[in-house]
Amino acid sequence: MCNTVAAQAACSKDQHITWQEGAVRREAKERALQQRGCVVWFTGLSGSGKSTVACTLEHALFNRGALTTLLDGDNVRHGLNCNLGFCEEDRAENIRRVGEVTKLFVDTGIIALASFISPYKRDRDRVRARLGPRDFIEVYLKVPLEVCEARDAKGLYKLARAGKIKGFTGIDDPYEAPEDPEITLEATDASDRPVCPETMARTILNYLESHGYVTAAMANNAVKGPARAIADWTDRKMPVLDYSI
Ligand SMILES: Nc1ncnc2c1ncn2[C@@H]1O[C@H](COP(=O)(O)OS(=O)(=O)O)[C@@H](OP(=O)(O)O)[C@H]1O
Ligand SMILES: Nc1ncnc2c1ncn2[C@@H]1O[C@H](COP(=O)(O)OP(=O)(O)O)[C@@H](O)[C@H]1O
Repeated sequence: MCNTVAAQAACSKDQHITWQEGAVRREAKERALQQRGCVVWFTGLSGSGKSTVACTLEHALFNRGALTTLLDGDNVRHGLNCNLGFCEEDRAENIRRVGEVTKLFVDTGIIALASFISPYKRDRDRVRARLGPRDFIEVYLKVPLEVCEARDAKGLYKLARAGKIKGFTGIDDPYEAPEDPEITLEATDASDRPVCPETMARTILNYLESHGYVTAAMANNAVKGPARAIADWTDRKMPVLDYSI
């Protein structure tokens, strides 16, 4: 709280701030990285597979030489968003901040994978609007509550059913499914066979390749992206590089 007039003035949102342009444009960074920055936004119930598929996809992208970052609800809530809970307002602020962070990565040409329940359509759409249509790829893990609850990897559904967690998504808190996501992933295919996380990640990878975010050439190592090159150095246990100029 700002108690003095001077402190209130300093805290005022009506500040005289000016946008500062950088000297290296996003396009130049993307050319150097041989990829196009974007956010792949995973939404779905707890236990729907968001983290698993995001991790699998990141691994696959890294092996192709793409530079990525992975933001996960549980992890981000340990740091940046440790002051937020799960009421509607806090979830909105959680998604707003993560949206801003992903924008910073995307403006650096990086492929950001964001794995958040993000249960409210309005919050997701706000991030989409902030990033722009080509930079925001919504991936809906359309997995029924019964399946997520049967998995109950963290035992949270059991606690929620027992009333020990209040406001748990899908139990006594809403989840608003996306109406027109770029990609929908379901737990079973048309023949009712289970779909594994690798197949789901492959579906997203195909989308990223066919829409020009990463090149298919990366896949057969015809082109080595900077990230793969860095991995090669690490694999060869190169000495620490001296970056001084
Ligand atoms: N009340 C309640 N509702 C839903 N989830 C809960 C809750 N309390 C704790 N958790 C754990 O927090 C993880 C979800 O965090 P998110 O940041 O993704 O949530 S949100 O997008 O702000 O709704 C979620 O992780 P995932 O299971 O990976 O989805 C849970 O482990
Ligand atoms: N496609 C899948 N098929 C079967 N089990 C899966 C699949 N994806 C994830 N799982 C399993 O479901 C559980 C929850 O996955 P997780 O990625 O933690 O979900 P979320 O991040 O949405 O909470 C884990 O035990 C995981 O191994």
